Amino acid sequence: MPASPITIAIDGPSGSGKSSVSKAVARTLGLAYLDTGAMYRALAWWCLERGTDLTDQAAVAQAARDLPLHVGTDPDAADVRVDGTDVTEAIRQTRISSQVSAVATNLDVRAELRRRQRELIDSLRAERGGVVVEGRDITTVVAPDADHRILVTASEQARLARRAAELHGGTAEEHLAATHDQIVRRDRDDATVSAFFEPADGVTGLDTSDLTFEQSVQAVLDLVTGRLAPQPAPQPHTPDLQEHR
Ligand SMILES: Nc1ncnc2c1ncn2[C@@H]1O[C@H](COP(=O)(O)OP(=O)(O)OP(=O)(O)O)[C@@H](O)[C@H]1O
Ligand SMILES: Nc1ccn([C@H]2C[C@H](O)[C@@H](COP(=O)(O)O)O2)c(=O)n1
Repeated sequence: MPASPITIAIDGPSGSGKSSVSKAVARTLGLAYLDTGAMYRALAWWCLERGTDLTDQAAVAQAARDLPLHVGTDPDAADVRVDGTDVTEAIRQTRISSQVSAVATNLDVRAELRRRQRELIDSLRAERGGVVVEGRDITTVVAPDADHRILVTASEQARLARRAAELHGGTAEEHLAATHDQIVRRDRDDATVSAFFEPADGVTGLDTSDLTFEQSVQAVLDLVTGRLAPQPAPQPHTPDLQEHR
């Protein structure tokens, strides 16, 4: 655990690798991990489960305020539960990925989930020494005062290829259609309420297009270790011969 609490904020477009990289960084540094996208996904899941029309802005905003949500913050067990039901896997399904933007572009929803995210960050700083928190608006709105703010990007081609590599079964055409919706269309919708293609002032951009996963993790660690590495204790001053000349 670092000597003083630390927040590492990481944003990026879909498929840039921010979730897997953030998790690995949190694991390496012994910090908590907060996946804010999972919170929007859990809300979308709950609304669909209860038959709430996702285009009914007021009803979805009320659902956000009522959402009985648990988000696991251990990078090795980041489970998500809604009212006690484990939805960790369910919120990754295509039916959620394809509809979550309707929830995430609701400004009242964003206000409520950002409030919860800030509360979580504060308690993770106090109880776990710090957190790696990732999403779309963390570096700019949720935690603009974070100790480190990084925007992880990758070319559209690289992001499409990474997502396609995760799919199993189906034809190449089906993969192309699914990845295009999850990456290009979703980013276009999500970008109407957050800016995550270009680093804001004071945010460090990291283009991972030509990096391996391990190199991406190392690049983030390199950016933060200046702050995290134990500072060498000041050495007692021993004058050398030069100083006596
Ligand atoms: N150089 C790289 N850096 C990061 N991830 C990579 C890299 N190369 C391949 N990947 C892979 O890309 C995939 C997408 O990563 P991840 O799910 O973390 O993206 P994301 O930005 O969180 O996307 P989303 O916002 O859609 O959840 C993962 O399977 C990851 O292992
Ligand atoms: N801070 C955030 C985090 C996520 N979102 C939106 C964007 C996505 O459509 C959705 C799910 O995120 P993912 O799990 O794919 O990272 O939630 C957002 O608007 N702000």
